Amino acid sequence: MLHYVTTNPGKTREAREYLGGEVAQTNFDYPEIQASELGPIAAEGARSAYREVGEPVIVDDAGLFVETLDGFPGPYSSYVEETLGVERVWQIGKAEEDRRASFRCVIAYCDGQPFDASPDPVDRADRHVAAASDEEGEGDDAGSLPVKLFTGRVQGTLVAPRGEGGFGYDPIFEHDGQTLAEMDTEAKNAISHRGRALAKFAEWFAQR
Ligand SMILES: O=P(O)(O)OP(=O)(O)OP(=O)(O)OC[C@H]1O[C@@H](n2cnc3c(O)ncnc32)[C@H](O)[C@@H]1O
Repeated sequence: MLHYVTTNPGKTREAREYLGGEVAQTNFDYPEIQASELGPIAAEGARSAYREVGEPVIVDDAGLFVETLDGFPGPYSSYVEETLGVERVWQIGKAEEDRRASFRCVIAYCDGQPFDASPDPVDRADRHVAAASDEEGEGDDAGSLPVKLFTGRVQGTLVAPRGEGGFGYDPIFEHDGQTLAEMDTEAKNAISHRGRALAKFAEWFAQR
């Protein structure tokens, strides 16, 4: 069984569209390392989750990156949502003329086994992220568990909160005239950071 290890039911709802009944939500709050990139956070999370669960796991680290604020809140999105809250992040963004932002997601898979090298260009891009995480000291030691990373990103604009769907920062992030909170799960997945990362993961996982 594949476990989506997360405390966030919104993430599993989105993952089910790609992985159906193949995925269980496993509610384990793995320790999140502090890093300036999502890749190493997701990779280390997947290793901790695999050690805990003992079966194949995916973990997903995501965040909102506001361009003119140098990517704030980025990897600190969860902390900032809990402390400032989404409405105040909008107030900060509102003061800026340039309100471009992106959502990014990195899915990390670990089943305790090493991965075959693959010539697929998507995989090459992901390996680059994995290598970057290793350079930062997240996985080069002899005993570290291999992790495979899948990335996704969507560009948009910060707007005043609208919509009841989705979760987290969805109400203040607009893509193509709609906030992600105004989209249903299928429509959000079709364009979202997580949808893109999940599509890459699901394709690779089905071929294993
Ligand atoms: O770590 P887990 O347990 O998976 O759950 P989490 O909600 O803390 O997950 P993240 O650390 O990946 O999330 C970082 C923050 O970004 C927000 N976030 C993540 N994905 C999002 C999405 O698709 N739309 C809106 N906000 C999102 C989320 O609400 C958090 O505040």
